[in-house]
Amino acid sequence: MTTAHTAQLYCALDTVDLAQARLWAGQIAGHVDGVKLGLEFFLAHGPAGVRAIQTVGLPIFLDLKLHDIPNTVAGAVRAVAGLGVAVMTVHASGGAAMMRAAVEAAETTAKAAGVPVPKVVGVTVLTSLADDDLQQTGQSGPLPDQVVRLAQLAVQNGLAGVVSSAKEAALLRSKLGAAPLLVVPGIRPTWAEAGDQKRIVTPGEAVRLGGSLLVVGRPITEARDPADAARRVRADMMAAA
Ligand SMILES: O=C(O)c1cc(=O)[nH]c(=O)n1[C@@H]1O[C@H](COP(=O)(O)O)[C@@H](O)[C@H]1O
Repeated sequence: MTTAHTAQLYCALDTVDLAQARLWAGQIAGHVDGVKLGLEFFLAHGPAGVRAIQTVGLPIFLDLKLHDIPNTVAGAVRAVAGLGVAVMTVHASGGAAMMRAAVEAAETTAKAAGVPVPKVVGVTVLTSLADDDLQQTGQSGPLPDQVVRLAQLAVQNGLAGVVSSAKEAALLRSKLGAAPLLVVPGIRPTWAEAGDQKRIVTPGEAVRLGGSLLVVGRPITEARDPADAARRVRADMMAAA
């Protein structure tokens, strides 16, 4: 099982304000392993925005959650995989061929650009969803079964890991083994609000359950002192060692 020593902490910089994202990144730089830039930021600022945040010196997780036909996803991956980002996301529900196309595009593009190959990870069931949401969208539950089904498909088709709630992390470790990256958002320290997240877990518990990359956004970015909030999240992770 992953320990607190190897579990990483990435902060989600969810904003359209480039100056704000850069400020947060600078404030928390000594307390996190990397930062995540998502759709909100990327649609506003594109590759230039990613490069601007890279100047802070932290690894970047580019979370675009791609989900389209294989040719289109491969093209989208080719457009960004030369940026030198550490991790990228696609939706595992896009299917086997789409995931293989994403991995191949990431490898060839990064190698041609002379940058490290981004780890492509597959989103299973969003942490904002619960069992009744799955039923509404026609997916077979129970929810952990759907997470495992999509995670196995992702790993079998070359993805470096998967995204799920830490609630499913121990189950995923037992099914997938130690190698795949388990990215776990929906992290809520006891002092933070759940907001739109439904499957939430504390930082310490996420580490104990086997999460390897914890994504924490608003509990850090909306705190009065983001650096102190990041430090407290890290302390909770370390206490789980
Ligand atoms: O792929 C993700 O990062 C992701 C998947 C998921 O199932 N749930 C989820 O919350 N996320 C992302 O993780 C971050 C969580 O942010 P907070 O809820 O503010 O901590 C957001 O940027 C989400 O887009």
